[in-house]
Amino acid sequence: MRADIPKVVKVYGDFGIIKRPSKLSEEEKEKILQRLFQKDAELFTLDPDVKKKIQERLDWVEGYKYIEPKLKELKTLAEEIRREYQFVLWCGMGGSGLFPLVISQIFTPAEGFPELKVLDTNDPFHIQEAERLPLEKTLFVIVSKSGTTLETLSHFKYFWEKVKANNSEPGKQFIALTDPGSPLEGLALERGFRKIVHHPPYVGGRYAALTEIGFLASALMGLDLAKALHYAKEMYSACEPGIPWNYNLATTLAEFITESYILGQDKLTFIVDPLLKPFALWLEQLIAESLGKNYAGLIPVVGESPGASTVYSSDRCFIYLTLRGRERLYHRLISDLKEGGFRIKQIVLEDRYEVFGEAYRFMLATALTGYFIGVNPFDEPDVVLSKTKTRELLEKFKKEGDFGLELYVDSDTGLGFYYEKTLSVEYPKLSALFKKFFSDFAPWIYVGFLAYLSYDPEIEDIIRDIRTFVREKKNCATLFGYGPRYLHSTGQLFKGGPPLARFIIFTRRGRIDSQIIPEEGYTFWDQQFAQAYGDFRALVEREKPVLLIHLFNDPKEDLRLVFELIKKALTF
Ligand SMILES: O=P(O)(O)OC[C@H]1O[C@](O)(CO)[C@@H](O)[C@@H]1O
Repeated sequence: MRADIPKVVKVYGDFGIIKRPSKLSEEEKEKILQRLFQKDAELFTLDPDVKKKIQERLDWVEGYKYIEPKLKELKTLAEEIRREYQFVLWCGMGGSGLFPLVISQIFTPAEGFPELKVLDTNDPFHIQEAERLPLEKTLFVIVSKSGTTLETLSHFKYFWEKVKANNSEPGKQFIALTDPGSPLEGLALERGFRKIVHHPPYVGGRYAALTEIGFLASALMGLDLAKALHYAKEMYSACEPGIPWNYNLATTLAEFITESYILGQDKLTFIVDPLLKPFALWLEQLIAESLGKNYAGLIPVVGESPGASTVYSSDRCFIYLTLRGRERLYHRLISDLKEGGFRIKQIVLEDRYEVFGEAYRFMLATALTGYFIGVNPFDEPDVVLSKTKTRELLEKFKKEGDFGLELYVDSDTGLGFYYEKTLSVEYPKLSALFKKFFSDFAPWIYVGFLAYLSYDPEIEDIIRDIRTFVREKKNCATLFGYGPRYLHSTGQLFKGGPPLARFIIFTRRGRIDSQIIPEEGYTFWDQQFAQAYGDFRALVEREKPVLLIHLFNDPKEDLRLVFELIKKALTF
């Protein structure tokens, strides 16, 4: 058996069975949509345990109806906050942070409202940046549905101590957004948080854009909630079961994605207007975490530089997201792709506020696609693997003071690196490893570049250049994610999705000794490194070729060295 073919494929209930929408009758299709709108978990499985879990994840189907009656209260809270604070630091990972990130990046706060900053990383540089905010003028929103997420609780512990140093009632500066009865709610009650806002318990994190997750963030920025709601409502009406399948915005999208997948076009490639770029990050999580599992699924490709049709293989299909008035931005490119025979779905947003509508359409389309391709779109069974490995590494670190990892140092470049059995070479040299990494390479393999580095456009540019080069040479799809952000997004797909994938993880030197997380006894850098190495171990366990590269010096300079090595490996 080849190493990249799974030995055991878990099939439960009726998952694993692919249904083709184009082969179903109109009545059958209408019934499917009706059942989804009736929150019928049996649509997805007959297994009673799984059915119960899915039942507890379907309230998002109601769309705008959940949040509408709560808007007044959110506005009152936002009015109160704006009188006291200049900044809001929103701490939350994955589904608890990505839609607020979209909001904070595509809108500016209304006059007199605080600036919303989303902290979804433990990178020491960004922790330092957050510490530099005028803390007495900063409100902390601690967001975690489960109330147990490591990074979010670490943010809480760290900033609680900082605030406490100058405020005898630190709780006044904290709001929790979490499930009723979660450990975070307990903590918030104990510490006297200013407010506890409940996450709807029957909505999963990545399906929560139209709940308090999206609307509290928007209220705090003073955005036009009525307009956001209007677009969410319009989309609901355009997706209801009464709308015929071929005119229905959600079902046509689901059919496009499903049919592409059945045709072998599993690399769902997003070409996105730069003004909507952050929205693609939210979509990436929705699709990857919902549909990348059971060794199958869709692979969302976000952030590649758009190229001519000749650089893409036949495993691609495209979604072009654009804004009214700017449709012609990639016009030539899109025509070229169409002429090249690629399937493309163009989606034009009337206004940036339409992300509230599109979020709903994509949630429905993702759930329906899950039904058609035979995966459970509401769980994330493989995310836990890295979490367990990280926890073990952090325990080891606390006891022994190191992670038990001995890096090699490349004699040509001075870069640190590490590899294991899924990628073996005779002499530990990076040039040899890159040759090996790109050998036996088919275009339908994808490469994931996973950077445990600070968010930095220059870093993204260098990695984008590397991605373009690799794509040109190998015709393959390339993905990019910052760690730990991707662990709560594409990380599910990387461990649980289609096996044909290879990864390069980047870490860097950068511990800041003063950034000790209270009660934990290690710094944010240690946590970040443990997550990188933990995910490396998880990928090895899932038999994925993976290389860890440690940047000792300036990360940008070191990444350029990596690019040179990759060029050599792929050119000669
Ligand atoms: O809201 P929580 O419970 O902190 O979880 C954050 C994110 O972590 C994940 O569970 C993945 O680790 C996502 O599915 C989720 O959105």
